[in-house]
Amino acid sequence: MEKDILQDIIAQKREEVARQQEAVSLDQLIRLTENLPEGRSMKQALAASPHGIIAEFKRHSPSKGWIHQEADSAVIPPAYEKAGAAALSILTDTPFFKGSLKDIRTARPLVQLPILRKDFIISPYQIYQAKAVQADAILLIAAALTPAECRTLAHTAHELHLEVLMEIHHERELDCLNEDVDMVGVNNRNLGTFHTDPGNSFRLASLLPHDVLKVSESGLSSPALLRELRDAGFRGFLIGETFMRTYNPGRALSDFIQSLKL
Ligand SMILES: O=P(O)(O)OC[C@@H](O)[C@@H](O)c1c[nH]c2ccccc12
Repeated sequence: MEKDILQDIIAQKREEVARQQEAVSLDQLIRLTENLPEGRSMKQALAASPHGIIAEFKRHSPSKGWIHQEADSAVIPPAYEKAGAAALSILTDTPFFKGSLKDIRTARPLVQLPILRKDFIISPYQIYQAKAVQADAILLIAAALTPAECRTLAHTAHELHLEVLMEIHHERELDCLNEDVDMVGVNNRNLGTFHTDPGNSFRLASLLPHDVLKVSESGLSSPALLRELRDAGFRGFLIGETFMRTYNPGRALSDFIQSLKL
């Protein structure tokens, strides 16, 4: 039987959040989020962008191992911004992706673009953490949550003025969409098996609600494919490895945007 990596990650995440909450209580964390600025709209940034690329900061992944071991969060996010990214995604999971909240804390004062906290969110505690480092949006992964959890977590995010990108991989997860979801992401990668197929975005495109901003995620390496996805209705494109596996991710993004010939 195939090993389900997502279930492993979520089991560890529950322990991690419990440990963090022992060190800093929810009440203490809430106090840290008071009087912070409201944040930027990722949805508007994507809608206004000619290409809609969300450039991701990602050092490592469970499927690929190290992608960019020495990646510096003080260098790459500003380089992405300079290259013309529409928004940024920063992976904060440590055990599997070798990122941390510190990467957002480091990048935040150096960029103007909206930042997505990319992690495996299972608790409101993690949404307050995202706010405390001044992220602008969070990812919720439908495959890891019940529809009721999707609802509560998305609601908490909106209370903190954070936008919600709801990630689905399969049509059975459409019941996780609710009125607090700002953007829906179709993950081309199955997080159970890591099999990646951009065909998944085309397959699900027509099943998504018309009025929600659509993002295609993972395995996007060709400008031609991005143009086809745009024709299918997608307005956001979450791209990590294509840029991060190069020596100069900012340059790689800039070349990619050039070759889109918009
Ligand atoms: O590096 P890629 O193939 O361009 O993929 C980026 C992003 O979509 C991927 O990192 C991702 C999408 N959903 C996730 C959920 C958790 C961790 C990672 C992800």
